[in-house]
Amino acid sequence: AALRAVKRLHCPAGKRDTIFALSSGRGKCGVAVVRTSGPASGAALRSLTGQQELPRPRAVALRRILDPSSAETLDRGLVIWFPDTRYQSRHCPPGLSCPSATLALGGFTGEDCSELHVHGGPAVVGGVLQALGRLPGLRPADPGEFTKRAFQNGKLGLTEVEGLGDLIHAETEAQRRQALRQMEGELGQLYQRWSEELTKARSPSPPNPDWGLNAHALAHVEAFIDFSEDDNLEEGVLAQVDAAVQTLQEEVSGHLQDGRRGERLRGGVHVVIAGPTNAGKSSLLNLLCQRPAAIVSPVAGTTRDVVESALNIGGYPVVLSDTAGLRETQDIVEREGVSRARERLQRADVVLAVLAAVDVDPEPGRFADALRAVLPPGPPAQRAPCILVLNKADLLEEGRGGALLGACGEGALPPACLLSCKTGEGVDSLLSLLGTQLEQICLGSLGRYHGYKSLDLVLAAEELRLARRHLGKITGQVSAEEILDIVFRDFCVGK
Ligand SMILES: Nc1nc2c(ncn2[C@@H]2O[C@H](COP(=O)(O)OP(=O)(O)OP(=O)(O)O)[C@@H](O)[C@H]2O)c(=O)[nH]1
Ligand SMILES: [K+]
Ligand SMILES: [Mg+2]
Repeated sequence: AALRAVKRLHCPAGKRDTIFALSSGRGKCGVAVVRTSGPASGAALRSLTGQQELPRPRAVALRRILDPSSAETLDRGLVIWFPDTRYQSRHCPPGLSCPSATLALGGFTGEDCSELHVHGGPAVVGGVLQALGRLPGLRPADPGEFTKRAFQNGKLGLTEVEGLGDLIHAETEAQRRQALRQMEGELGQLYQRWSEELTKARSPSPPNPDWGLNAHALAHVEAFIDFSEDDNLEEGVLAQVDAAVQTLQEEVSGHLQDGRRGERLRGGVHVVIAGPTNAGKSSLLNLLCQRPAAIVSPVAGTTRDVVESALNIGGYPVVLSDTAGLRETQDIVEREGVSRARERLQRADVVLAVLAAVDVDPEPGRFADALRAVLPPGPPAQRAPCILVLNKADLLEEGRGGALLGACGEGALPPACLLSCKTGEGVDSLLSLLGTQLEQICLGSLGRYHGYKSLDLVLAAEELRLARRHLGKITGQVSAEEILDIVFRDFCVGK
């Protein structure tokens, strides 16, 4: 780590450093593969082979591999050179045959890459890695960094990255087939098409009457907002958009229902548990992930940091976060915890708002107040969907639970359920509510489009934009660093 830090210091900002790692498994094996990626890959290959001339691109060459600092032979092995063909001229002087421009760019990462296939003994591998580490501009790769670069250079979409991760972890044939399909971009292309149908260019001029039925719903609606008062809009445009959204909605819905839920992004949906102190938030986390991930105690303000757990809920990969109880406090550590909790709430895809049922006043006004304190700020249309969890139901008097749920139903509040983390009662209904919410995350936006359209076109356009953003997170079009980090976190070094 220290070496890495030092190397980073020497690497000017904006200029890519070159990474290297053992890409095959650790331990003794017949052949080990060491990869490099980045602008110094060619120089590294020259140094380690002791030859000025690089091998022919993408062809396997047998070379002596040596330690450039001592000129000592480390092994004889196979080397492969994958130049980044965007900068062909750098590697191929005029007159020499270069790979055609139609070849995929560079190696797996889209940069200059090299591979060294050496004998898999620890001394050989260790010697090669150390030799690489001593070269200027090279540093050991972080976990998943090769794949991350491939993604950043447009060689892989996010669904393909996920497919690759799945392929590496695949243990069954079904998993392997599925991973390969995903890697080939099947899912990514589908999401991309939906996304394009939802939006595309924001039209700066009056809409073209030739636009077909499926052409870009969002642009249509925005054009309607901008131009309808000038009477420039063709009759029936909105009806066309309605039909397009309806078709899309049916298609997305069908996709979610065809038993392919397991294909969802590994990174998962962010479900955030929030509520006042001592409501039982940490108890709920532990109940759902079936292990004591977070500390539970009767002391209010026990949880300060965000506690995360990755789990599968109804086939959906979920990242569940427990957060500090929301309250005003003088304790600076707890105050930091509360601010982290609020930040998490802002980024949540679904919020589980936990209240202790015994503390809740069923009088609708009070109820809504208690709930508001738990919800992220902002207008409902932009807020993550929420489930109200009335915990500690075991402490309620007979009949009080039903009254509470009734009060929720009347107050146009989010869906609610009674739960006891102590007895486990109610967890099934919570899970089924949560499953429905997960399914609705994208569909919901399309559905709300229909709801708003009759009232307010601006809100309707906003819903289309939200639907597009949800899709964009999956196809990698919208930058979503937190999703990236989770996807790449599961990769180990050398991938
Ligand atoms: N009777 C009963 N007690 C519960 C239930 N759930 C949690 N508790 C208790 O309530 C207390 C607080 O639980 P926690 O899970 O620590 O609550 P929290 O919301 O995480 O609290 P903070 O992290 O301090 O905000 C503990 O003593 C739990 O044992 C429940 O369903 N029934
Ligand atoms: K507590
Ligand atoms: Mg807690």
